[in-house]
Amino acid sequence: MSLRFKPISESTKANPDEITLKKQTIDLGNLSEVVYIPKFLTLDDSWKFFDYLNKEIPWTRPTIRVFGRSCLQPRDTCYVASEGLPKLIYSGYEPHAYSWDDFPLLKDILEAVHKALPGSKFNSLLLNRYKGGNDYVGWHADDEKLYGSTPEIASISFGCEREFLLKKKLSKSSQERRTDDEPVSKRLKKNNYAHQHSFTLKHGSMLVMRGYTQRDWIHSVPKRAKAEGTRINLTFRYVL
Ligand SMILES: O=C(O)CCC(=O)C(=O)O
Ligand SMILES: [Fe+2]
Repeated sequence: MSLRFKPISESTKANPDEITLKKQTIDLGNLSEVVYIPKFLTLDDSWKFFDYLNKEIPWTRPTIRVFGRSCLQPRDTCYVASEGLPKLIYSGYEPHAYSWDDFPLLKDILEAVHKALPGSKFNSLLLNRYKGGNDYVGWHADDEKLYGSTPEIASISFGCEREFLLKKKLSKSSQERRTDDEPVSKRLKKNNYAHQHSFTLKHGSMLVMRGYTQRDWIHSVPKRAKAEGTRINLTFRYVL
């Protein structure tokens, strides 16, 4: 199967020089790829968006189900989607889908994302707000069926910088592969950490996951005792 990655446009109005100069592309292997653009939006625009989103979005902190247990989601959330799409359900929770028309600035950000990623299309947006270092998102993949087998996810961050981690799922074959005579526990640990990437997601940055990243990798934003400020993250997705 051939799978082509679309280029990041150099003509976007978002922050064209910075996009061209500072774009990092990380080939994760097996047709998975991450692109990171630290200064996707200008500082001025980024603060304007942060203040607007912090104030105007109807944030909620829902009860979700994880491993059969109910718990408070460790961050605030909101969901925006185009009309007529199948419902999103994750961790037993079905967020209300707000309309793009309710939040004009979100349409501006969506437009900047579409310009930067020609050929890509997004019709839904999951927003997260981390109100300090105790808020987090645990290890997961965004592999819900409604996104298809190779979803592209464009993630924009505002406010407090936080660490975003990616690690390879432990596949059966990697667990079974014997490279030496070490005990299984040691081999697994080695495999766990051999394929890990870390990004400090800056205010106004964009990170794109594409290809088979959701099938083969998991990601998280762990707790950070020293992170005191609020962080807002937008993940643009395409629902089939
Ligand atoms: O906050 C982030 O950077 C990631 C959020 C995330 O992984 C998600 O909403 O699925
Ligand atoms: Fe995610």
